[in-house]
Amino acid sequence: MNICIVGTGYVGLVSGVCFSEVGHNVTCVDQDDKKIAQLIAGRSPIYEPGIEELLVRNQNNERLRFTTNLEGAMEKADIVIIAVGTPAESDGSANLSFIESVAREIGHHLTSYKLVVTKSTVPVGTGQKIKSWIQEQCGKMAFDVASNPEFLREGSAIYDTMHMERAVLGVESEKAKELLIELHQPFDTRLVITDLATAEMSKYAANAFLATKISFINEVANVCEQLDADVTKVAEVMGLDPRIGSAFLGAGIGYGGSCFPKDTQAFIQMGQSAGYALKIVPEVEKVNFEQRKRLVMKAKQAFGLEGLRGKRIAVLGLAFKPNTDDMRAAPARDIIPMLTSLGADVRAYDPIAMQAAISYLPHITFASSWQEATRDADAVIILTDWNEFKELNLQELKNQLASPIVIDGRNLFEPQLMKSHGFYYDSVGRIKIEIEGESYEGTSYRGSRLHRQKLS
Ligand SMILES: NC(=O)C1=CN([C@@H]2O[C@H](COP(=O)(O)OP(=O)(O)OC[C@H]3O[C@@H](n4cnc5c(N)ncnc54)[C@H](O)[C@@H]3O)[C@@H](O)[C@H]2O)C=CC1
Ligand SMILES: O=C(O)[C@H]1O[C@H](OP(=O)(O)OP(=O)(O)OC[C@H]2O[C@@H](n3ccc(=O)[nH]c3=O)[C@H](O)[C@@H]2O)[C@H](O)[C@@H](O)[C@@H]1O
Repeated sequence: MNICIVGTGYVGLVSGVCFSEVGHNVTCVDQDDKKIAQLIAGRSPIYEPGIEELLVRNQNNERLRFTTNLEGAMEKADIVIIAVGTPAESDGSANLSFIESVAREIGHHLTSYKLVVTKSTVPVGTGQKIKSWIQEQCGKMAFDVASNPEFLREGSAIYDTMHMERAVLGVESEKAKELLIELHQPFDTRLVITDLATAEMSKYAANAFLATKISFINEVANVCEQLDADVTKVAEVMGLDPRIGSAFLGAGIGYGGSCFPKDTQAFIQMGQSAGYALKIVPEVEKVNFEQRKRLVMKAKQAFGLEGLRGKRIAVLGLAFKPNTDDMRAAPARDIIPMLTSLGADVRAYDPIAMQAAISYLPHITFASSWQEATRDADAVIILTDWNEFKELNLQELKNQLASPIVIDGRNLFEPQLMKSHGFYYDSVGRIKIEIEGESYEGTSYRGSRLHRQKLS
């Protein structure tokens, strides 16, 4: 099939390389000429494991092309896919201006039948709006619209697309249905065929439910901390029940990223304008933000009465999750300013996201390795569960630090292991490891260099 994809962000680009990999002819269009030049040169503007290999291979075999010229790209296409951004407005609703301008451009260039498919996450009713925006430009020219929301995750986007668990085909005509079935045929996946509104709603419902699972387990974690229970074991037990499932029961500092925060907000707005005020999802958001604050409190608590003023804090991890350089709504962007506002001197390291982080976090120091970040630090705070951090040599880490304090927002280490290495270790929803003989007035460890000397 001949496919034109408009927008080469995560969704457009990953769809482009994967659709061409399975044999379709794909032309990706973006208005950003620098991005297109970079892609033509075989370099991916996003960090995503495996993407450049597919990018180069499919450009070489001429199944994948990049251009800024929508009109030319549409000419031979059977399907035109819209994959531009739908960022949040200040009230949380989805901004549809990119969608509208692409729809109008498509309408303007329509010279033969096309199926126009929306992959961007859009509120229910947008498919109908897209139809009228196209119609206003193209008059009587025949076309169909369809909704085909995207479920890939950043960091495993190629795998998720090549092994998609399901595809939702929201259609209004037999022809649209047949074309979308043909598009998905090489993926051998389960197809759910619906109307437009149901397909659009399914995307928000899925993201809101996953966000709910995360906030739910975070609340369980907070109660576990009060009662000396271990949330990771609780999650294991819960997850073994197939009605619950083990995924997305990882307690921590709450979800971030380009989608959960914006899609939960848009879902709330959508409910409100449809006349139903959602009750669970607004609480999910509140719990999510509280989790960031709780981690900062843990860091503060570690220093007791001394507080964080003047403390040198090493932050390990900036991206909202591992295997991406995406800093959109990353927890680090909430947590680091809280730390600096309490007087902490932050030195941060991330294996991949540092370049992307600089503009969001201008007042901190960036280190080129975890060793440089932690050298002589008064405490380490872990914000992203990169493998590099899971595999840290704990003895080396301890030797680096001025005081052996680890505040772990991602539960990377076993508390007992940390105890055996002599760390003060506070994670999420698990027993807190304190250093014997250092407790006073509710404070467990004073992280001053003086105290370290006393310990050793
Ligand atoms: N990032 C993700 O992992 C996922 C995103 N989504 C949804 O997919 C949509 C796209 O998200 P991202 O790929 O992250 O977007 P993005 O914002 O990273 O990229 C959008 C791209 O569209 C281009 N663009 C904007 N207007 C254009 C126009 N008129 N003509 C040509 N190109 C234009 C921009 O230059 C940019 O390169 C959003 O609705 C998002 O919610 C859905 C699932 C996963
Ligand atoms: O609509 C989207 O854009 C995408 O949003 C998420 O994908 P993504 O944001 O890439 O990443 P996730 O793996 O879902 O993680 C989101 C956040 O939740 C956090 N998380 C995840 C799982 C968990 O158990 N605990 C937890 O705190 C992660 O650290 C991260 O900050 C969904 O998983 C995708 O299905 C969806 O397509």
